[in-house]
Amino acid sequence: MDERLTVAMPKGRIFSDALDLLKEAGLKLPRELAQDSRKLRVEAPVEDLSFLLVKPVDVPTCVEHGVADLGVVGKDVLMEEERDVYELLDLQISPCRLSLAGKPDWQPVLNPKVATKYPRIANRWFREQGQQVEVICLNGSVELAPLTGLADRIVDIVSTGQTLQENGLVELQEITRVTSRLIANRASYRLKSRRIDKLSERLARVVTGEGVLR
Ligand SMILES: Nc1ncnc2c1ncn2[C@@H]1O[C@H](COP(=O)(O)OP(=O)(O)OP(=O)(O)O)[C@@H](O)[C@H]1O
Ligand SMILES: O=P(O)(O)OC[C@H]1O[C@H](OP(=O)(O)OP(=O)(O)O)[C@H](O)[C@@H]1O
Repeated sequence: MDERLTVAMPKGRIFSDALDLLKEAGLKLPRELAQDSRKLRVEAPVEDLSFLLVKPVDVPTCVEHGVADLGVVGKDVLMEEERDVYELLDLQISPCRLSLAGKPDWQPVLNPKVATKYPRIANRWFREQGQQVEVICLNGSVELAPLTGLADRIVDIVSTGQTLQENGLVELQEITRVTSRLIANRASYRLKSRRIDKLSERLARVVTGEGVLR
């Protein structure tokens, strides 16, 4: 049986944290698996691993469809995409939070407009709060929405808080904490369980500070 594993890695912010974690776990990775490389499929022959470099939002898609056995993805994307995959491990990298934010002088209005890159999470959260809102989908620069009048509030990622602060907005409520997760394709997890468990265990030992397992 083919025990080679393919891992979908998110380009962008999470990439270097994820790469550091793999290296800390003792994996021997090729130099072309690097932030500044343009190669999108990279083989790691020593470890019998292949890496696919994809947009963060596409990691769960690749894993659900089985083109990757494993993936590394933010919990925010995982919650938003609702893909049929296993969540194996909290890698505890790239921490941030998903929060409700707005202008400091925001007044309650009936059926407020909420701008976000996370329409499913926002709709679900407001429903749980028993609040009716109109969700407006944006793909970035979400903080502009309350400034321009496009929306009353936003649901967005907060890390240092700099973007909110520089745009005169305040964090009103934390919705969820976010870290990156290791996810697995369901069939791969059955068919390649030995290899997946071994890799997952190596990563878990780094996360919990138990030391490298070789
Ligand atoms: N300050 C932050 N802003 C956004 N995402 C963050 C931040 N800190 C950590 N993250 C994590 O990084 C992931 C986003 O990474 P990144 O910003 O590279 O991609 P993206 O903006 O979603 O995608 P792209 O820019 O490729 O369209 C998030 O899903 C989240 O889990
Ligand atoms: O709290 P901070 O440290 O300021 O980080 C949070 C900001 O970073 C992200 O935006 P990104 O840089 O990905 O740009 P975007 O507006 O295109 O999503 C996120 O959407 C916030 O705007």
